[in-house]
Amino acid sequence: MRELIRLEGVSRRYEAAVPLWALRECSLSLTEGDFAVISGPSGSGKSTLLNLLGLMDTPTAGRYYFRGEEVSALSERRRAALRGAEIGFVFQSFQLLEQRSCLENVMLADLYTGAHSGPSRARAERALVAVGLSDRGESIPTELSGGQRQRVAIARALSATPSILLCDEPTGNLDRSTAQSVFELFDELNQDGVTVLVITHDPELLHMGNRSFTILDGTLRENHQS
Ligand SMILES: Nc1ncnc2c1ncn2[C@@H]1O[C@H](COP(=O)(O)OP(=O)(O)OP(=O)(O)O)[C@@H](O)[C@H]1O
Repeated sequence: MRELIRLEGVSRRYEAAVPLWALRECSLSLTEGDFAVISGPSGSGKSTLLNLLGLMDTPTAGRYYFRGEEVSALSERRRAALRGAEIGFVFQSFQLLEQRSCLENVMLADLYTGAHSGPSRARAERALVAVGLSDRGESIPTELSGGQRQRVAIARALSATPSILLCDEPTGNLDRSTAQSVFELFDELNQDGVTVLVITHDPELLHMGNRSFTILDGTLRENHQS
């Protein structure tokens, strides 16, 4: 399997009233097919890391390679193009359009990826099948449970056939058993070849991936089974 993501000594400093190093010399190598779970407490740098990996932000220091290409200093325009082609995002708050059907939400994936045209209806239907919601395409999100809404959001992210799904606290609004079922869906998708990276404040979900990391005070460490 090929390396998909490599961070080398990546740091991010925010120039706020009190300047702060939100990430400190983070290194990370993810291979296609990995399912990585990164856990850390509030304020530890999780969203900062995800924004960098998702090409929404650039490091203050260090290098980011995506499929071997250095992307740390790309223009905003080139980052947006790469983001649209390669990365699927899943958020805590689902970010579905409440007035549109689930199928339309999936077909409107381009609103988030910046791609020029959304997936075809057939591809959107396949994405709903992949998340176990083939019979809910015509429902609107408010008719669904929280777990089902997150499945629609996952289908939307998948429909653009990204190289990696980046998930920011995807179970933060769900109860424990629903959270578990969403992680089981990530596991199934991963078995089908999707590379997944999830950040969570919940250390109990760390064991769900094949790679697990802890972030504390901006410092990222891989957890190795003893
Ligand atoms: N735009 C910003 N300007 C200044 N400081 C920021 C900015 N964004 C985040 N920070 C600070 O950087 C640190 C890391 O924030 P980050 O949002 O990455 O943490 P997190 O682990 O995602 O937290 P949470 O679990 O609460 O969402 C925090 O101390 C935060 O206050």
